[in-house]
Amino acid sequence: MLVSHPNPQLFNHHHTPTKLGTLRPTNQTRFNRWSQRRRRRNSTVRPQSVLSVDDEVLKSAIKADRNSKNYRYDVIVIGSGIGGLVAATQLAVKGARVLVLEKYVIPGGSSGFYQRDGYTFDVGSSVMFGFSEKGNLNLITQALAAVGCKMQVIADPTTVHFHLPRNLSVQVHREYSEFITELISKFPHEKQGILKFYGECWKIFNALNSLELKSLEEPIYLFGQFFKKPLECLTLAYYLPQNAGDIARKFIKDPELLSFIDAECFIVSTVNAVQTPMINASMVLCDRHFGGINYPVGGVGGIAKSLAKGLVDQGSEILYKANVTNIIMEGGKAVGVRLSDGREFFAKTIVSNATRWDTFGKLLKGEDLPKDEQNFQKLYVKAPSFLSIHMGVKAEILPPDTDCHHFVLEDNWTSLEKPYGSIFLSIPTILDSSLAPKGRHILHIFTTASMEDWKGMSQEDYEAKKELVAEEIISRLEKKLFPGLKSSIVFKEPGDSSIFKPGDEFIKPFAVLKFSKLLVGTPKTHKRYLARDNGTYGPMPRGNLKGLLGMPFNTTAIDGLYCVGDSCFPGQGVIAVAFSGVMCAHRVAADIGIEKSSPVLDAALLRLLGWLRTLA
Ligand SMILES: NC(=O)c1ccc[n+]([C@@H]2O[C@H](COP(=O)([O-])OP(=O)(O)OC[C@H]3O[C@@H](n4cnc5c(N)ncnc54)[C@H](O)[C@@H]3O)[C@@H](O)[C@H]2O)c1
Ligand SMILES: CC(C)=CCC/C(C)=C/C=C/C(C)=C/C=C/C(C)=C/C=C/C=C(C)/C=C/C=C(C)/C=C/C=C(\C)CCC=C(C)C
Repeated sequence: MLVSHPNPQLFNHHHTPTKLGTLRPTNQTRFNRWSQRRRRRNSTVRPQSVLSVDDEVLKSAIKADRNSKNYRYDVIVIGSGIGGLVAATQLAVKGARVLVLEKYVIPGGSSGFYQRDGYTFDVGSSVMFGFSEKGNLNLITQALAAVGCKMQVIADPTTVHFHLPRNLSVQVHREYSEFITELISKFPHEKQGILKFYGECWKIFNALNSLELKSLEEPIYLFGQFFKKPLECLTLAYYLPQNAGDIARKFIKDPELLSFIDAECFIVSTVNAVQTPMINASMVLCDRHFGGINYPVGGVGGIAKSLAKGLVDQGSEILYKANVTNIIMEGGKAVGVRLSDGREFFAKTIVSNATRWDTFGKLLKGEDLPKDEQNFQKLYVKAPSFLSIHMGVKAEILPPDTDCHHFVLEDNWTSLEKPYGSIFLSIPTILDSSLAPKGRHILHIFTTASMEDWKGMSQEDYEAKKELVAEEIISRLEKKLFPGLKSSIVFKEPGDSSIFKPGDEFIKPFAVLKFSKLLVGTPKTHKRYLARDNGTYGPMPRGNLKGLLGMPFNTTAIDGLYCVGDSCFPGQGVIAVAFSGVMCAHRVAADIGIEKSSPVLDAALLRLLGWLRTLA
């Protein structure tokens, strides 16, 4: 039932968040100021009758407002990573009023960017799946198109060039036949095994690619898909609890080839093939050939910028420098959020793009950890964080035809999953030279590293260690790939912070002001500036789980609270979190009544999925 406000004038104008995070004074501001005053007062015991008449009127107006569900926003999204932005834009397009609250000064989280001295650096991944014009799995293209955006992309001819022990070198060509021919030429005795394993991946990919992708937690859609595409759905259901390494072992015996498949999986899941869900492996091992890897002109950061703009164009809002510290609960339901500066916002539903560890460990204060989350934490651990180095080099150091992305594991397969064991290298300027000054290339180097290794040090020791570790990693690349690399580094820090422009403060931690040529980020940096517990790259299975069976979807045990991002099905990866955004938006839209839903079927499906997770 809609209840009108007892004093409508109080609610005629609202807070209008601006992109810079400042607020024009509005009714919501008054509301927030009032609730701050109320909290201050409530800290001392105060009889009800002491409230002024004005307070009483405002209080009952707010109560009526909440009861009437007449919130200014349908959905608040905490965080503007790709997961959060996709959920937000999809909801906005469906007609929901959305407010995204982002801690930093730009959108994107780990898919953000920063600019310095003529260079544009991607904070995280430069390998973009799901960015083609083909099929149903081009979720990045679709997410942008939903809000009327299209980005120009550059086709990457090689997804990754592997440099592996015993000088095994494999280029993953865009053309599937070229890649398979190259792999078979390295392992001719395993020709049949190779064809069967990758063939199995294609079976799954084709099934995935034939579905319309929406929330697997929404029964009308899910049963509809089973009805329309029974074979494809049964194929996916069959592979849901399986891992890539087990399937590879059915067809392949050569230990070196199995290790290669471990490396193929490790670069997208941070674990070996035996722990990588077969559906996820199939998605990435095939999409790189189906739609191909495509790099957005101007850098990966453009994706988040476009989505944020698209969101605002749809009439929704995004507020930067908005650090959510609490999810506000009322009567067991998530109804709003509080920021570190005391501002409060309320909505029908709250979606958290913070990790599940951060959401339940930090934002939901004083709540017991729900059983489902205990189960998630029992099944999944935080993957390590990473150490990243951004630098500019003279272009001539790279041999002609150098590939854009490299994975280096020099001597020993057993180092694959160890901290600093392997090195990822992206050179996005191979594809888009506009990202660096003329005659220069960007090298973005990263390797796994854990928080334990960087904690409890003095600032001086911390800086010295950064320098030492970066130096070692660059030496390894110099030895393996680019002789003379060190002397070709040209990116120079001016040595003081005067170069930071207003709004650039988020990049400071990436700088090592004493280290003159590199920007180094450690797990501490990633924890602090990506707001991810221990700077984690995402969840990874604690042991050998049954494929994707244990991965939670978007709903949570808390009424009105949803999660989105890499600690939700299907896990790590920009395309994976985009899918989680699509699923989340669909489930939320059904729950707030802007998409079809059936409460009876909902309850049954959610119970079934909860039970399936316990089998993982
Ligand atoms: N090296 C790589 O290749 C690479 C690097 C980074 C990320 N990625 C991919 O991106 C995925 C992560 O995407 P995602 O969408 O799940 O998350 P994300 O970590 O990219 O974004 C989360 C956003 O939420 C914001 N946030 C968190 N807590 C907040 C709070 N309390 N208040 C306000 N804002 C808050 C953060 O500032 C961040 O912008 C990773 O799994 C990974 O696969 C790849
Ligand atoms: C019972 C039930 C529920 C059901 C039944 C059945 C069905 C229907 C099912 C369905 C399913 C589905 C739909 C699923 C889906 C899935 C998906 C989409 C997935 C996806 C995934 C993705 C991924 C995982 C991705 C990832 C990626 C990544 C991570 C990337 C990364 C990158 C990097 C790191 C880079 C590298 C670099 C260098 C080398 C330099």
